[in-house]
Amino acid sequence: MQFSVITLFPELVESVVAEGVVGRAEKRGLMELKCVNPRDFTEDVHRTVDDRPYGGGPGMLMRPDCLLKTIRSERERLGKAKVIYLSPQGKPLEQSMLQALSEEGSAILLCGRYEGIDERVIDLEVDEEWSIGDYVLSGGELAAMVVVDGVTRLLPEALGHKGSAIEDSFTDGLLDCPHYTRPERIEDLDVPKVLLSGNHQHIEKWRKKQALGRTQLRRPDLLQNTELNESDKVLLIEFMKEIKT
Ligand SMILES: Nc1nonc1C(=O)NCC1CCCCC1
Repeated sequence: MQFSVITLFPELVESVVAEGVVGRAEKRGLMELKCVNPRDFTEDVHRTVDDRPYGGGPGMLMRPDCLLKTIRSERERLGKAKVIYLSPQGKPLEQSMLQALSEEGSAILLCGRYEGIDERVIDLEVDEEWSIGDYVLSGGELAAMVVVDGVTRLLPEALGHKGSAIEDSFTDGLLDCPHYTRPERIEDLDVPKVLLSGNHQHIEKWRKKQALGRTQLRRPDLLQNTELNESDKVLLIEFMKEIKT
């Protein structure tokens, strides 16, 4: 997977590959991250990347000329890469979008700063606009790092245990079940006995029931989009009865 991140703050974005799963994936060549600074595509002596908005208004905008040059340079380098602009005006990010991008092989992530970018850049060169949530950050870099992290962990061999990414929350449209590790008892709280039973069928059933119940209680909206099979419906009914007792 090849990422090109267009940003005025390359060091900020490069920190995402400093540690952990993403860092190891980059070191193992599963993923490549290149940050490109639009300032390197300016032609004036002051290397100007921003300017005042037409029509007045607060703040500055990123200029279209250097952004278009940067995007086109990276399109040429990467070939058929999709250009994704991170902004609050974008499509809300979901796991399925990360999964799809992880199968694309490359992506160009465009990070805005100031009050945003000239709309003509979006008209001419942005394929998709994505949002990581309904709030405003100081720049698109953190959103781009979320995408890099979320995609990289889905790459085959990126996670130690193959099953991890597949069993994640949201992969099956549900929230994750509770997890426990040693010690067995802490502050009078015990690990659920089924997890100590060694009976993998019972453990799998308990985990699915917990995931279904949690989703119903915390994010019933997710269940609207999920077709439950008969056994899952029974598990959910059992869970809801148990919490009422
Ligand atoms: N929310 C978000 N999801 O993706 N990006 C987001 C963001 O808040 N980005 C910062 C803004 C800052 C002004 C320019 C355009 C990007």
